[in-house]
Amino acid sequence: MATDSWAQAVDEQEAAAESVTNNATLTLLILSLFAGTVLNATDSSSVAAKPEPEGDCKPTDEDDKDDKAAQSLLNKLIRNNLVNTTNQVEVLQKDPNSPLYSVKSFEELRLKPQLLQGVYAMGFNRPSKIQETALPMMLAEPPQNLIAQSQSGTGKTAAFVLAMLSHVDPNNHFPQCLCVSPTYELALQTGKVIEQMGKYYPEVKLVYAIRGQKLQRGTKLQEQIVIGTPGTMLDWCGKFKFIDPKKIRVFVLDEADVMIATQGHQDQSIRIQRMLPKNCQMLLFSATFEESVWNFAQRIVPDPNIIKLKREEETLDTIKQYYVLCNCKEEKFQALCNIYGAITIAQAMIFCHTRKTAGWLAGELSREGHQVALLSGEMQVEQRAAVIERFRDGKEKVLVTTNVCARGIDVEQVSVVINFDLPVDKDGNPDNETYLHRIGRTGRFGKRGLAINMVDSKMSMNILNRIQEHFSKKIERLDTDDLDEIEKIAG
Ligand SMILES: Nc1ncnc2c1ncn2[C@@H]1O[C@H](COP(=O)(O)OP(=O)(O)OP(=O)(O)O)[C@@H](O)[C@H]1O
Repeated sequence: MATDSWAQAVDEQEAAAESVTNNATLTLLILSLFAGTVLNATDSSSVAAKPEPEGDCKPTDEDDKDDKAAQSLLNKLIRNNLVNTTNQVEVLQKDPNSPLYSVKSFEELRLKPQLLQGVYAMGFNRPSKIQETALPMMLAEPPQNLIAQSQSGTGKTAAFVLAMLSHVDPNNHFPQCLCVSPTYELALQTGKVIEQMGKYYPEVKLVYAIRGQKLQRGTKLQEQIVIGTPGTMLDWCGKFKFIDPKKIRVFVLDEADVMIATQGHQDQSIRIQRMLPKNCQMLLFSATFEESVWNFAQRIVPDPNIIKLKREEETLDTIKQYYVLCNCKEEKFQALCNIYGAITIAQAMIFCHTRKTAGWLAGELSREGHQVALLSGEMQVEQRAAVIERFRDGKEKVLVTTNVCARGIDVEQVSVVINFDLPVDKDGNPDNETYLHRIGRTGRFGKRGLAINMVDSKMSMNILNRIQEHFSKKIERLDTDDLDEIEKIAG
């Protein structure tokens, strides 16, 4: 499909949405920023939705970059906890002949008692799947290098924090571990884990190498662990010499996939790495592993052991998929009301293409008496996390969201997913991966689900057909004017 016809369609949708949105008065539980007004989660006051900045559906490179870091932070804040996964671990050892150790308990690691106490105080009873293999490698003598990839929430941060805390000598008052993160916010999150895990080991101190942290020239850092962003870390090691890189024993590069999305970070990280001694342990972590990440990882970590944790496969097998034919967004809304009138929906997620449509729809639904939560791109990451937590806790029954905001969110109890707009990529082609992720279920949450797609033009019908072909799974037509028919789909 031609890009400009897609762009035109979006423009039309935007223009239509604006005229409605400007007149709408929303009374909904909403955590959003409208013209600088922050409403908190418990604020249900009436607010008039304001027009939004243009261009939310065509992210620039800059947006993409921010998104990756924001997404990563969001994942941390909503406390995804996949540590109980039974997924397969793939291990590639530097020396395939050496025995592969894996542990089933933290005791087996012979940690310092203060650290074991810290681990248990965090509520960890046993190592997560990735920790079972990664921890023995990271704690081995002599230290081994590691590249580890697993999705967010599988216990990577906890693992390398434990490795750093185990390797420092608190009697030495100089930096011994460096940990680089792509952003200040992500560095702070890791810092919090260090503080929690090191709670009973107060001799070990931590400092943040982040922009704005000004030290006097000639300062020599006394803290054993330095965590920060690559630019400042490089300056502190090289230009200002606050850190003596030759004394570093552990170098951690976290969120490698997010790191390489930011111009300059890759190069700065490599320059830091070059200053470190040969026997320094190099550890690199990433949630995803495209070729570019892999190439970067190999430049940072010589002679690595590699651990990969397979993602749980998402499948459409347990999902009933339907589409509804409509002419415009008002008709789509009416179809939605008919569905709500006919079947009981415990919790639903509704996906829209633009912020404006999402805002409009949230307003309309709330006027109908639904408890609606809205996730929208202009919200701060912390606000988004709060909305998701409330929805997960069942405080709202409907979550209306744009694509970008919802990427990577798993809400187990959601039984109905509605694509108010079908997912398309920035060229207007079907975004099959997003479609699968929105409605697919993993083996773990293998409950049956219901997905309803709203089709409002030839263009969207074409997208739907292509999605159908891609997955070789039939998407049935649903007539939302026929109550009996709707009732049947719930069975
Ligand atoms: N062995 C464990 N037992 C129980 N909980 C754990 C264990 N290891 C980590 N966790 C918890 O699971 C969550 C995810 O862990 P962690 O942050 O280390 O994962 P991650 O892979 O680094 O993901 P992210 O990059 O999103 O932080 C955290 O809340 C953490 O406290």
